[in-house]
Amino acid sequence: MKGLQIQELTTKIRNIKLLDCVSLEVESGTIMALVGHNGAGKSTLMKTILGMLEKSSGKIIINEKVDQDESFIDFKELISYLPEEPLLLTELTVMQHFQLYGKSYQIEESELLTKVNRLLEGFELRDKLNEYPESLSKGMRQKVQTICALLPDVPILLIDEPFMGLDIYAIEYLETLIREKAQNGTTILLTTHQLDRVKNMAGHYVMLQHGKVLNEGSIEDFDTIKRRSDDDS
Ligand SMILES: Nc1ncnc2c1ncn2[C@@H]1O[C@H](COP(=O)(O)OP(=O)(O)OP(=O)(O)O)[C@@H](O)[C@H]1O
Repeated sequence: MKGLQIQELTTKIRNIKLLDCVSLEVESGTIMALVGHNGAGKSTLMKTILGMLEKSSGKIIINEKVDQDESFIDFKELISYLPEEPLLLTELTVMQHFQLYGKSYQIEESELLTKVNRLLEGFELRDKLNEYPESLSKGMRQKVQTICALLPDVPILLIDEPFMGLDIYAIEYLETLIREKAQNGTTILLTTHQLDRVKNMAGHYVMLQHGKVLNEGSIEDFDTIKRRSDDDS
């Protein structure tokens, strides 16, 4: 089954096309790497899927049935998002952030606690539970945001630059968690500038350039394609 289908998606801001007829499909329970130079349109694609940016045309469909146009609330509930920069609220403690996510995604209290405990341990954040974001380091804030995104068990996980600001232990732990999510059936789209890091995780890649799909394929073929396009330029 297709976990995520993007069909001829165009997104414009002030009449400039940031995404130009982008189509891609991600098989359910697999990881797709979205690559491309700075400004290629990777974050714009994620924000359009989330509805943070309005599309001008095209279709976005989850699990071959939930269409963004038809039932936006139902559609949104199926997606969890890890942004490139943490978006934490200054007035909430670390634990309160987790509780907020728990409420938004209707995670049962005891299940939430089990998940939080495991992730706090793995990300070495146990002693920060009652801290506010301002007293955390940048990497710690990123870890909190990462935990928030991993708490819901939803069909789609969008991750914008997963390893930014994380230490090597956290990176390796997050790799394991992302793989685990996919094994449990979550469809994952992640942007990265570190393709080597995701080679053992992602099955396929899509490369964007100037808001269009430049090429796509199996991740093993990526080096060959990149070498060929480098030679051509
Ligand atoms: N709110 C906005 N208003 C106008 N232009 C925007 C806006 N957001 C993004 N853009 C433009 O859209 C293009 C794509 O940006 P986007 O952030 O999607 O790139 P990206 O591939 O995620 O890049 P990076 O690798 O640097 O994160 C860029 O040219 C950028 O200047």
